[in-house]
Amino acid sequence: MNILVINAGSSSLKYQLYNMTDESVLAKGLVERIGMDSSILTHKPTDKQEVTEVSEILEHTTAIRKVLACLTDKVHGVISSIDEINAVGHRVVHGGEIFKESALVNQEAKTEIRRLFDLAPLHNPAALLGILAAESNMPGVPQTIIFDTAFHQTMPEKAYLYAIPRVLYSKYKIRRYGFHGTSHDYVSKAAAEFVGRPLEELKIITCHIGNGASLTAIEGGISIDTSMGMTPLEGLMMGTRSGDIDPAIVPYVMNKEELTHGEVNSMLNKHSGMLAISGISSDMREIIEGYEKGEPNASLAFEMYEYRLRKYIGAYAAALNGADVIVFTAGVGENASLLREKVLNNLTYLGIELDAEANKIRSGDPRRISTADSKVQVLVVPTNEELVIARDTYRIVQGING
Ligand SMILES: Nc1ncnc2c1ncn2[C@@H]1O[C@H](COP(=O)(O)OP(=O)(O)O)[C@@H](O)[C@H]1O
Ligand SMILES: CC(=O)OP(=O)(O)O
Ligand SMILES: [Mg+2]
Repeated sequence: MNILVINAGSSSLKYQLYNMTDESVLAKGLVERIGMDSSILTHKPTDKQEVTEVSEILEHTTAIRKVLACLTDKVHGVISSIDEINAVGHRVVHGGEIFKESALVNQEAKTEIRRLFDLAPLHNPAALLGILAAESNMPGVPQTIIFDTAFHQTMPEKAYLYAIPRVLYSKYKIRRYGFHGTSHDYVSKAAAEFVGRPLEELKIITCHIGNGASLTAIEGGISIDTSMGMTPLEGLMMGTRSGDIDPAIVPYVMNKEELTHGEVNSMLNKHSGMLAISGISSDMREIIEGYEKGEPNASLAFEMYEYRLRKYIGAYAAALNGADVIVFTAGVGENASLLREKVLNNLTYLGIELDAEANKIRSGDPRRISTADSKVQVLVVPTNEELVIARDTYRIVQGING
């Protein structure tokens, strides 16, 4: 069975085509700058040459049509017809309290995803566009939805409720949901396997640090707390997102600057974080470059980012009453060895001892970056959200076929 996994962003669409017989990736790729004047499609077939195509792709339906054309192309393709795609799995960031697990797409599910637009304004609208685009290009092919929030539905009330009037929860379901669940779930399981101990007896802190960034405290394989909240804005400082701020800042700035609710949302989601502090970029690579050159604003952005990440790890060590394993993952977590070094060298009070040489090794495999004597094992585990989506889709589709 071949499964196409789609992770749609507001102006991008990532895809991977899996052959589930051996979970091999037949091809993967990315469409960037959808809706802008020149869109870029990068298609990477596993056993063939990569291709890049620049054209005008105004919306997601066209993006998917182009992806399907690449997958079936005579030269760069990996299948001979669209009929060889047996199911499509979509990443959906916000599933609210409705979706506790992955599901098949139906009319009701689409209505729920739309209802949750307000709570994940950067992500859910794009996910729905991806679903509609796949439906119109591949009618009759089963589609599934896999939620970032589902893994965190195990959090206890004391972790997910905010200390605000309870009517806001009963009326609007205002609470912590948490995100990047497929990643936290995947890397915690991979970490237990790597250290050779049952997941059930481990306390793990997983740090998913990419464009969006979140930490999760996992006890016995279960999420007990996570740093993102009702929306993916809370918690750590991110590329363009503020993370935690005093909530009183919002009405204050709205009043002083005469901002609408949409404008303040955009300020905190798109124009804050490392981008705002550095004035240069939201990309950790450029921030580190600036830091190494001693550029003051980039240095401040890096130091703030590191400091806030370290404080959250400390908080989760307290939530768990100690940690056996700390895992770094996603674009920044897997690659930014300098950030890991600074964070870990300031967490020695937890009994963490960094292996400086191991920390510098670049690899696509799970690896240990703490010394043999370290009380806490620190690992770098490459995440694979797409594989989790493909596996869940396979399981669901087998269920309807069997
Ligand atoms: N070599 C590297 N060093 C430091 N940071 C990196 C490196 N490679 C990628 N990154 C960071 O990873 C981020 C993207 O992470 P990723 O997990 O792919 O995010 P997303 O899935 O949210 O798009 C980039 O913004 C960049 O800052
Ligand atoms: C939920 C979230 O922040 O996702 P991403 O990191 O892909 O932006
Ligand atoms: Mg990501």
